[in-house]
Amino acid sequence: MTVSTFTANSAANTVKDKTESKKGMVYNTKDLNLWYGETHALKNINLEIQENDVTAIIGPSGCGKSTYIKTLNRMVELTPIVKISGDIQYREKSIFDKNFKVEDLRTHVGMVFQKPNPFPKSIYENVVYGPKIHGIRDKKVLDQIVEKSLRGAAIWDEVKDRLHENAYGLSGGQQQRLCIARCLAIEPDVILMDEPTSALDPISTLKVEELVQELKKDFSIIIVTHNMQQAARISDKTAFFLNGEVIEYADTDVIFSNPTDKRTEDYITGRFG
Ligand SMILES: Nc1ncnc2c1ncn2[C@@H]1O[C@H](COP(=O)(O)OP(=O)(O)OP(=O)(O)O)[C@@H](O)[C@H]1O
Repeated sequence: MTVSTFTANSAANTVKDKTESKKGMVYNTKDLNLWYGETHALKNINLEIQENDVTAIIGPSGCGKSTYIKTLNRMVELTPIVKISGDIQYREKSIFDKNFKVEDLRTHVGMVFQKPNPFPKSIYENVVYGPKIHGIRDKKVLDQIVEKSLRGAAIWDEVKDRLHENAYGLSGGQQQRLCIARCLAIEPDVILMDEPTSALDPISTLKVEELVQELKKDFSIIIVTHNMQQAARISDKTAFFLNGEVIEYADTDVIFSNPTDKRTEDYITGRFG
């Protein structure tokens, strides 16, 4: 990450460089199994996630979607009863390798949760929180990060005159876009989104969906959603999970128009789930 030199110009260059160098795979999951105690929550998952794609994870409640996405940034291991076998490579390095630093992973992989979770601080302080942890103190640089991140999250115009007001005064949809801005401020490579619109009204949902389309130019996005129309609208690839297994993983058009597996067809046509 290049936060220490983050300025409007250098940020633009970083984005350009990333785009030029992005040609392959961001995550490669190999024979991944995960247990919560006796519960076998993920079974032999093999998934290759391409950079600059929006990858949707769909499937009925309890099929392992959140578990999988939380495994990608090693958040799942915060639950003490978790056991994992197999491997996940991020940019060709195993995230479970003893020399792989979780903190590094978290600076490259941002996460947006189901319920907007801004800190009880001003809008400005929410956005600069990550960069400050990375040692950025220069007020001018922080101001630039705030504007760029809020613009990137399509909320700048709505909050530019109230940056020092508490984030809790924003609407739910605005809070979620602020959380996306907070995530952008650390210049991530990947953004994980766990049902980011399920607590939002239709207009805010649409704004976040449009934003995801915009963000995929610069980032790789993995999004868990219960909403199949949403997956069809915004994703390039879709993985259908059922009972901890990946039943089908293909281009979103294929999953929704011509799935190979009967269970995928049954799910997307609403026969269960
Ligand atoms: N902390 C935990 N401890 C024990 N079991 C868990 C834990 N978290 C999830 N599970 C179990 O793991 C399985 C997968 O759960 P997960 O939350 O990943 O599913 P999901 O597809 O995201 O569901 P939903 O759509 O309802 O959010 C379920 O059987 C669930 O009960």
